[in-house]
Amino acid sequence: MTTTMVSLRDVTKVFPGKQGPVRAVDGLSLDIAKGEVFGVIGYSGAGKSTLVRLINALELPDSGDVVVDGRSLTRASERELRQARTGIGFIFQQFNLWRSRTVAGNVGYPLRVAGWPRRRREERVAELLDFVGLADKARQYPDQLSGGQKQRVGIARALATSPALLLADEATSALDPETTRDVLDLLRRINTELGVTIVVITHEMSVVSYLCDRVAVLEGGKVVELGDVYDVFSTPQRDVTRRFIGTALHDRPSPDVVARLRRRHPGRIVTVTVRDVEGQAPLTETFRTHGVDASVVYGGITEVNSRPLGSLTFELAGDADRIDAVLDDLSARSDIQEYDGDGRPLRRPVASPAGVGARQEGVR
Ligand SMILES: Nc1ncnc2c1ncn2[C@@H]1O[C@H](COP(=O)(O)OP(=O)(O)OP(=O)(O)O)[C@@H](O)[C@H]1O
Repeated sequence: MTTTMVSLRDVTKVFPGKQGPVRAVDGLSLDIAKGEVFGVIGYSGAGKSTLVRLINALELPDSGDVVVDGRSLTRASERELRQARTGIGFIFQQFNLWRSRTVAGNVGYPLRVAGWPRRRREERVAELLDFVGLADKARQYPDQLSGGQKQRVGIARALATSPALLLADEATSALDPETTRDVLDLLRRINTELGVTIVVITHEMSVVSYLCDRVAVLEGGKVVELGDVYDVFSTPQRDVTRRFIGTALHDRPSPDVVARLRRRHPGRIVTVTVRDVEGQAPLTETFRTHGVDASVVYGGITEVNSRPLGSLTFELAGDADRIDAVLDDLSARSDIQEYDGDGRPLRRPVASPAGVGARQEGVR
């Protein structure tokens, strides 16, 4: 039995565009293991939706191979493709529910198509609505539900035929943050309790941080970074990944903010990256050990895969030699950035922080 749920090998998909052919997916190779929650993150036009449509065989590649649960989709007959699609659940940003059908009617629809008898269908629908917390809404219509409830109906419908793989394409992008959290918790339960492999397509780093085990960063139809979510976000190698982190964290002071900090704080100003590295002394303890006074003047820390990540900006006061010593100490394990009297970044000799370059997984 294969342990790989989705395998893409050198897959290319080209569309005709106004300015010539567009390589929506460009020589992409990727393996998604059974049982994992895998995130695909990228800006608009990166090729995320095309990738999803290749995985559920709504598009066929121009070259390369797509294998889902051991079955090659590129060499399959139309009948085999239909069969493969029933093993894949799909949830959408706009829910795609039938307004004229009740909640139960929406959830039971795939079972009706699959020819389930009415009694079994009703039992299964009741079980699914119970699982997603909507047992009391069976007879309501989608228009009577909130966005989060609609997405739960969409999820129950996607799970109806017990797929081994669930594709969630921007499934929370239309929801507010609190509802997003509820839907992500439900997806997590689907993964842990039902053992369903989940592929989450999103442009929101927070969704990946909260839910996914591994992430691929897509740009120009290619995977430009790939690995454990914490590793990718804590030691980003590419600009596009750094931009995602910046949009989610807002932890690093902009030049304007540094200039304001400079005016307010006479001491030396330094930004220190916060990473979860085992066995490392807390920052405050390091400052204390060196006899340096440090006050936080800016910063932000979030959780990525339940581990802290972010940066803090300190004003440091005390003896100059001691401050230099603590910065040397810190630069061996973190990224640090000091600013000059006008608030411009100062260059320091670059040390190799712990964890940087330690990522094993290659990007093809
Ligand atoms: N059916 C199509 N015909 C022509 N061009 C297409 C088609 N589908 C996608 N493209 C082009 O391929 C590229 C990748 O599109 P895709 O929709 O996969 O990106 P995306 O990352 O999902 O973007 P978004 O987040 O905006 O949906 C874009 O340049 C897009 O214009």
